[in-house]
Amino acid sequence: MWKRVVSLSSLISYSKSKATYGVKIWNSPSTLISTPVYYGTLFKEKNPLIIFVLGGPGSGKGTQCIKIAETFGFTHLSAGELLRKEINSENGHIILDTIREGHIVPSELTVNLIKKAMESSDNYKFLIDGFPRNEENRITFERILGVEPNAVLFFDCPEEEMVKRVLNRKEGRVDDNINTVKTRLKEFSELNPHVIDYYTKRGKLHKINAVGTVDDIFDQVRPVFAACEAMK
Ligand SMILES: Nc1ncnc2c1ncn2[C@@H]1O[C@H](COP(=O)(O)OP(=O)(O)OP(=O)(O)O)[C@@H](O)[C@H]1O
Ligand SMILES: Nc1ccn([C@H]2C[C@H](O)[C@@H](COP(=O)(O)O)O2)c(=O)n1
Ligand SMILES: [Mg+2]
Repeated sequence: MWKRVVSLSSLISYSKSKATYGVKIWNSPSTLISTPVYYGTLFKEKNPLIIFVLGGPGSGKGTQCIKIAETFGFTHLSAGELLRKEINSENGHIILDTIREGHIVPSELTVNLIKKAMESSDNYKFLIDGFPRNEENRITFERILGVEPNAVLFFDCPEEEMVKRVLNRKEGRVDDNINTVKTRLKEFSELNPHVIDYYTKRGKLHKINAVGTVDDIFDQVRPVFAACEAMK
């Protein structure tokens, strides 16, 4: 069972040896972040670190998450990938139709897949890529898991560049075509700002300029996670 922790701790600096009243603090470059406390059996020794990774289609979330996971020892959970793996399951037709049309799958379905993946991992550090896509996603995650992320990365990329990258991606995805991309971009531009506002107000947002080489972009990402390393 998870327990939500109020953000009282956002005023306290992280100290390597300190876990105050069960609340570990991670001091990132721009914000002090309260960590959720987990009282279940999965994270016996460590509190989980949860990072949400946001950005439009083709902004480079997956590419950067692979590098972050390799460099900083996070488990990378892509919401889109978890959904794609479910296409042959009982709810598969809903998922496939929704993805093919460029819409967003009902939140309970996605959140339960994320929860299951977290529960089956030995790790306590999670990058949750492509989530939350909207306020409903965010609220459903909080309701089902009872926690908020420690930090949120937002890969900010111009639409023109995102379209170019998606159409050049040759992974055989049913949503990598111009019509679906247009719908995805429209929904992204309508829904993502609400999520961004929410995390900005909570001091958790790290906006990254997603234009440049993969390494240039990773150079902006690295400091966000370097503070996390100091906790080991
Ligand atoms: N900085 C970059 N410059 C140019 N191309 C890039 C860059 N980063 C990633 N790409 C390429 O752009 C495409 C999209 O990247 P990626 O799959 O990481 O995006 P994404 O944000 O995960 O997209 P989606 O939301 O559709 O899954 C891929 O083919 C990837 O190799
Ligand atoms: N929170 C999410 C994440 C993904 N989806 C669906 C809809 C997306 O177009 C598709 C692919 O996701 P991506 O790999 O681009 O992150 O998966 C969703 O409904 N909800
Ligand atoms: Mg992706």
